[in-house]
Order: sequence, then C-alpha cells, then structure tokens
Amino acid sequence: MANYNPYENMLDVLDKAAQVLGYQKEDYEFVRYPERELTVSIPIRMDDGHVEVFSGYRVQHSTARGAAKGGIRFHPQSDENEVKALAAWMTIKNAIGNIPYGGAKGGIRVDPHKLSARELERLTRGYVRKIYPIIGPDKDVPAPDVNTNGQIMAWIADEYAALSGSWQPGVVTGKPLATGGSLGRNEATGRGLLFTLETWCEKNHKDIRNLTMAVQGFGNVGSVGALLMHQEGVKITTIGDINGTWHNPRGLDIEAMYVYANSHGRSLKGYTEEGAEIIPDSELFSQDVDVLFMAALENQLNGSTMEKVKAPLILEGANGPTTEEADAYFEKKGIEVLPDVMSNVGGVVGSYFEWVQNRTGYYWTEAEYNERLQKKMREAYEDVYALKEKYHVTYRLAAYMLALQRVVEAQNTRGFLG
Ligand SMILES: NC(=O)C1=CN([C@@H]2O[C@H](COP(=O)(O)OP(=O)(O)OC[C@H]3O[C@@H](n4cnc5c(N)ncnc54)[C@H](OP(=O)(O)O)[C@@H]3O)[C@@H](O)[C@H]2O)C=CC1
Ligand SMILES: O=C(O)CCC(=O)C(=O)O
Repeated sequence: MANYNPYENMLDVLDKAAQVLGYQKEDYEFVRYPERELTVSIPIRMDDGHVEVFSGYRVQHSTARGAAKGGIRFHPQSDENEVKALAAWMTIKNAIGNIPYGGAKGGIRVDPHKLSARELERLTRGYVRKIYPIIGPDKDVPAPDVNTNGQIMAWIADEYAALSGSWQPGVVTGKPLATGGSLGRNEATGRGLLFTLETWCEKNHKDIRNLTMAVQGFGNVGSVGALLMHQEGVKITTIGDINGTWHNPRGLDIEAMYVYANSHGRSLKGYTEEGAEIIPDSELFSQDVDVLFMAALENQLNGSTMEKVKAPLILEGANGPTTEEADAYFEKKGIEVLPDVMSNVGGVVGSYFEWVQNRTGYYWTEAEYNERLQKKMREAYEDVYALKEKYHVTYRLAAYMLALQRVVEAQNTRGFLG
C-alpha cells in the first residue's frame, strides 16, 4: 500500500462533504483530527521462551456523540495511519447508524496466523493491560475486525474484569454467547449488507434473485454476507480470498464454501468444487457481474485496478476498499457505489444491540435482534438517500454529509469547543 494514506483519503471526502454543506473550515475543523491516539508496545514471551515486542494502537477519533466505539484488527500491515482512518470511518459510520457512539479503532501489527493460541491470548491480554486506562463501557468499547473474533473479545472482557475487579461485559462487543454475547451479532455485518442490497434493489426496481455477484474476501463479512445473499437468490460466480480466486459460471456452492472455510480457519485454501476453477486473482474485479461485493481490506479499488471493474454496482462490506481516485472514476462511468460507512454499519449497530443487552441484563431473541437491525439499516439508507437526492451527490458524499451534520450538531450542542 505504498504512498496510500487512508487518513488523507478520508479527509478529502470529508472536506468535499463540508463544502457541499456550505460549512466553513472552523465549523468542522475538529472532526479532521483524532481526539486521542495511543501507541503501545506489548512484550510477549513466546512459547519457545524468547521475547517479542509488538506494536499496538488505539485511536479514539471522536467522542462527540458518545463513547468511542470500533473494532480491533490484528494484521502485519497495521499502522498508525490505517488505524486513524479506520477510527474516523467509525465516527462517520456510527453517526449514520444514529447510535450513541463516537468512533475508535485499534490494531496490533502482527500476523496472528503465526502465533499459537497461547501466544495470541498473551498478546491480547498484554494489549488490554496497555490500553486499559482509556477503555470502558462508557469510554471506549472495542469489537472484532480483521483477524479477530469472539474468543479474542472474551479474553479482552476477562482481562478487563481482572484489572477493574468487576465483570463488565459492556466493555467489549462481539463476544461469544457464553460471555454475554448476543444472538445475531456474528451475522450482523453480513445481514446488514443484505438489507442494504435489498433496499437498493427496491429503489432500482430490480429483483435480487436475478443478480449475479463476485466477492473479494471470505472472512466474517464476506462469508456471512455471501451466504445470506446466496440464500436470497443471488448467483455468486466468483470468490477470492488471500489464497486464490474460485470461479463457477453456473454459480458457486456457497453453502459448501461457508462450511469449508469455517472448518479450515476461515480459509478457502484447498477448496474444490465440481465445475469450479481457480482463476488468476487479477480477474476478480473484471468479472461481468451485476454486483462486486468488496469484503477484504482497504485500497483494493484504486488507480491501478479501477478500470477493470465491469459491474455496475459496488457493495462495500470492507472499510475503505475504494480510493477517492477510483470513486471519481466510478462516478464518471456511472458505476454506483454503496459505501462502507452506510452499507456495513450493521456490524456496529449489532454491537450496539449487544451493549444495550449487557447494560440492561435483558437478552433478546435472534428474531427481535434481526428485526431491529433491519429497521436501523433501512433508516440509515433512507437518511443517506434523502441527502443524495436533495444535493444530487453520490451515496458516499451524502453519507459523509449526514455524518458531519450529526457530529457537528452534537459537538456544538455539548459546547465543549475551546
Ligand atoms: N467484522 C466486522 O464486524 C466488520 C468488519 N468490517 C470490515 O470488513 C472487512 C473484512 O473484515 P472481516 O470479515 O471481519 O475480517 P476477516 O479477518 O474475518 O476476513 C478478511 C478476509 O479478507 C481476505 N483477504 C485479506 N487480504 C486479501 C486480499 N488482498 N485479497 C483477497 N482477500 C483478502 C482474508 O483472507 P485470509 O483469511 O485467507 O487471509 C479473509 O477472507 C474489513 O475491511 C473490516 O474492517 C466492517 C464492518 C464490520
Ligand atoms: O462492532 C463494532 O463496534 C465495530 C465493528 C467495526 O470495526 C467496523 O464496523 O468497522
């Protein structure tokens, strides 16, 4: 990702949104800077006895609308700029979802696939000890992101309990059910993406059962999203993860791929299917499909890849998969983008539902959870859509405008500007 600064990319879109709203710089300048950035070093004794020191980050971009909130990523390329951008996108996303949170994100620069389970647990607990002063159910609430999962969230909750002397499940979301997790959270991001696509279909008079799709990424977001969309009738012909790109013109067997990935450490490595072939990764974006579903990492659709895209619709499950340059190109070409900050908000809305249940001690059924999620996704879409129509802008710009209005209003009403 040389020369690509996701935070600068975020700022460019934010400035454009402010311009369309007629804001002066001083009206929203504070949103251009994260409130707090913490970098920590985490020394870990590895299983073979040697010591390694890992770098970790937690960035709280905003607390204007409530406690900071956002996931934690374990990735070898994680760095300050990435975490900063991801934290700002959380501020924007949480405002669009209209949930009472600011935005934060965390990361550890590590390849977790190279650690044993015990090393991973020690690293997670070490990280919590370092960020302990700034997290808490009313301060900053982490959750899963790339390469983190329910087990890691359970260790975070347990370490926090050890340090604080009390069990407070609302300090982290995305937990397993046995530790105060919620029915529905694991599927929430993917389900929310399905709801987004359904609303788009409704507005564009399309039948979801006639859509074809290619997917990048088959982790939590990609696999659950693909499975749920497949179950609604979408024909998914192509899926790529880090190990390869699988293609079946008659439609891949998504159920089989889902089961396979879940029993192989969320990886498709070694997967075979009659009628499916492995194609070069470079052909993923150029598939002649109706929807390109992005569910891996940021900066995938950029100046070098954007011209490959043939799909008329891009559904962003990943955060920041499209650079500003690619966005401008897609707009010119009439390729519509359903942006991350609106489309994947189901994950954090689902986390909010978990946090509410933790704080009230009253747990919902999965049907109640999904019904509320659907309502929230619909509201987020409609609120963005109203601005898009009013100002004749893209979904992304409308989404940033909506978020900016909400964050600025909260900050001004609180009145804590100096
Ligand atoms: N989890 C959540 O609730 C939310 C996540 N997101 C965003 O969605 C995206 C995916 O997150 P999540 O599903 O949780 O993460 P996971 O770690 O579960 O999955 C990431 C997936 O992307 C694949 N991948 C990584 N790099 C590439 C690449 N260069 N080309 C193709 N595939 C690649 C991984 O393959 P492999 O596993 O083989 O490395 C894996 O299949 C991220 O941008 C995240 O920030 C957004 C909202 C909520
Ligand atoms: O569930 C959450 O709190 C945040 C999930 C997340 O990291 C994201 O939406 O990008």
